[in-house]
Amino acid sequence: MEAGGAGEVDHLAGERATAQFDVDHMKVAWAGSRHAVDVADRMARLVASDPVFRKDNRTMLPRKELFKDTLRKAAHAWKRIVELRLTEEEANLLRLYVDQPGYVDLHWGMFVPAIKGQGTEEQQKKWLPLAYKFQIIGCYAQTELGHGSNVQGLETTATFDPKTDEFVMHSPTLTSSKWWPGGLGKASTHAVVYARLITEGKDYGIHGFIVQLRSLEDHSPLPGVTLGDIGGKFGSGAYNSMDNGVLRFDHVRIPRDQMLMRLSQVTKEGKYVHSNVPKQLLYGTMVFVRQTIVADASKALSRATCIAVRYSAMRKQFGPQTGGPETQVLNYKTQQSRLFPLLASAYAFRFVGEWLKWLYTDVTHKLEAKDFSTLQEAHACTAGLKAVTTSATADGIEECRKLCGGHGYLNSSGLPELFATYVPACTYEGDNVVLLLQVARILMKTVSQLASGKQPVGTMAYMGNVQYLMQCKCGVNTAEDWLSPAAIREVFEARALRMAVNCAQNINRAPSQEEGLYELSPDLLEVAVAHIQLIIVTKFIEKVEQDIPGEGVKEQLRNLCNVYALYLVHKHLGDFLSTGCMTARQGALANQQLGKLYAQLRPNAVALVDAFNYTDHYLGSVLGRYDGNVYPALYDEAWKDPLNDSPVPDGYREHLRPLLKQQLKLSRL
Ligand SMILES: CCCCCCCC/C=C\CCCCCCC/C=C/C(=O)SCCNC(=O)CCNC(=O)[C@H](O)C(C)(C)COP(=O)(O)OP(=O)(O)OC[C@H]1O[C@@H](n2cnc3c(N)ncnc32)[C@H](O)[C@@H]1OP(=O)(O)O
Ligand SMILES: Cc1cc2nc3c(=O)[nH]c(=O)nc-3n(C[C@H](O)[C@H](O)[C@H](O)COP(=O)(O)OP(=O)(O)OC[C@H]3O[C@@H](n4cnc5c(N)ncnc54)[C@H](O)[C@@H]3O)c2cc1C
Repeated sequence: MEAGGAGEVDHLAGERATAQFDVDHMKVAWAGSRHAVDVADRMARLVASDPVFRKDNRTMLPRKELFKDTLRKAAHAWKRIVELRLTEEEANLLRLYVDQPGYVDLHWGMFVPAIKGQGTEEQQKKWLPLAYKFQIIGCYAQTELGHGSNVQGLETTATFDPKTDEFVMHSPTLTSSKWWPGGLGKASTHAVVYARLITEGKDYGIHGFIVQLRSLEDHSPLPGVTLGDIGGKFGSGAYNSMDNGVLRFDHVRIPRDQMLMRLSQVTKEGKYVHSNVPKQLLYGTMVFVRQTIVADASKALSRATCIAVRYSAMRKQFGPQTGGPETQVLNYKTQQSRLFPLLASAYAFRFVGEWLKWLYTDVTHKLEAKDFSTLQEAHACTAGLKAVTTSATADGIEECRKLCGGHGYLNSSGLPELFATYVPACTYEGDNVVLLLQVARILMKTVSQLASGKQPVGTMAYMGNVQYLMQCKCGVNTAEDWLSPAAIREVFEARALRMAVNCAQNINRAPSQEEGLYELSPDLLEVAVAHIQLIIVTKFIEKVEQDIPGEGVKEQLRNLCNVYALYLVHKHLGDFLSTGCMTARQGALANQQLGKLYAQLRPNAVALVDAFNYTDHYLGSVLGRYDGNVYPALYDEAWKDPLNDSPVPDGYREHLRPLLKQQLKLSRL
């Protein structure tokens, strides 16, 4: 974990000494509870101390070896989970700290939840114990070569044959090949497959089916099943540890009771029966995973900012004209204005993720009681927050790489791999643009219902305050006035509502609603982003208003919350000005206050990233080392590259020597 052993020097000790808050209590605020800190700490150390979980050579492994290494780590993790009788919470954390994407993510993250959410009690009783004991390995096979976003456009068919009481799974076209599912390529024995249900000659649309793909004896594909990996992906190491796969069916038969029948059923006579529930519950697994992706965004962004803050505190460039020591790059105002908003975003995403988990649990309880009233709210919040947090995190990781200068481009900085692993989060579980358009459609519907007096609820409740928010004027007169949570909240509410109303009015002017939605879709994206940013800011403010123990902890969180909000004001000033929510002078005051907040944050920066409590193993970065002793580590790391195995490279005799000799001969002519 942290260095600090006998004889080791903490190069960042000076930075840690300037912290104005109790780091231990901040760890609790970040993790959620003392218990959460302790369990995470135990699991992180368990992984870091186990040589099987070594990952410093990952980016140098050829794909086949990387995949085998992933299988080995997954099996070893499972062995430790069983041997140590870890709880579900502990096991999840252990897998998190192993930090290598692999089939287990999809097995636990999508296959099991799909059966839980869409399987009947009987089906759960049959399949879940097998999955829980890893007697089967499952994945989530929805996306096809031809369609991903448009789920209703999927082509795989599941045709019911009443003569044998079976479904016939078939891939009628090339574009119907399943394409992308993680774990499908090489590891899974089973999949939840989404296919068009056809019975009595009628197409009833997309439904889920449990299908066995590989033999449980020798792992070979079953008859009629074509399976493989779809090929190498962006970056070295990174998501290449995952076997994203291709799957085709040639009239493969499965028993009728392998259709997931909680939401709708097919009788043995072939009658289609739909339970009296919204058909969107079919998308429930995606809603669940989107919620977990928001929590993961804060983890990925906090890792990147931890690396960049520690490195920026030890790295020195230039000095005062008058001579004297060089300046830590963290002291440059430009470095602070690029880095501190990202640090604040990591905290913001952590707290909104915590809230989203609560919302998801609450909605799930309501659904169990057949109350579907909050389904739309759950969809809008999970889709919108997934889109906004993953886009900001992917951009933020890349910015952290640049903040680390040249060394950030080295694999040993950990940042290239973190970026390459993280960036598909903008695409999987719903392309971010497609998801934001979903949010915008819901906002447009809400605006159109305002006239009829229908009061919006949940995160859209502010829209009910339309009379006030459409004409209110920001009351800020000084930079300090921007420290008022009420002032911040009001401008974010006014901006979001005014953008939504303007857009709705423009859509109404179009020849048809559909044409309006199509023409104005770029504006709709911005409407959705403004609404989602309001949610993040509001949840951060609400968090800071809670009772938070620990000396100085609340003050630091308040500071971070203000940084997050005022940074957004600065970045999206055009929105705030064009909607008349504030004046240009008030915008300038917000920026002035932001500068002051950065200065207050500066002495606390290293301690604020220490509060994430990440081990050096989990960070996987020479630049982000806890002890800040970067240069010897960078130097040592270089010699581990296989290219340095010999002083004269392979290929010298064939390609360099003849070239050099030829040039020598030519020069003598
Ligand atoms: C170095 C190491 C570093 C490690 C870094 C660590 C970082 C890693 C982090 C995390 C790892 C996490 C692992 C994750 C693994 C990822 C695996 C990925 C899996 C997948 O991608 S699975 C496939 C996902 N696919 C999608 O998401 C498809 C997106 N498309 C859709 O969701 C839908 O089709 C649609 C919503 C876009 C459109 O649907 P449809 O055409 O049916 O509907 P509409 O007409 O638009 O809407 C109809 C109606 O339904 C409502 N609706 C839509 N969706 C939902 C929903 N989900 N829930 C509730 N309601 C919904 C919609 O609002 C409409 O309502 P109204 O009729 O208007 O009222
Ligand atoms: C690493 C990774 C892992 C994955 N894992 C799985 C898995 O386990 N299981 C699984 O089933 N799938 C998986 N997927 C597939 C993933 O869910 C889809 O790729 C994703 O939903 C996007 O769909 P698409 O590829 O069809 O993109 P497309 O929809 O083809 O997007 C292409 C472009 O078109 C735009 N676009 C599309 N529709 C619209 C619209 N209506 N309006 C405006 N613009 C639009 C998009 O914004 C994008 O710019 C994975 C993908 C990746 C990258």
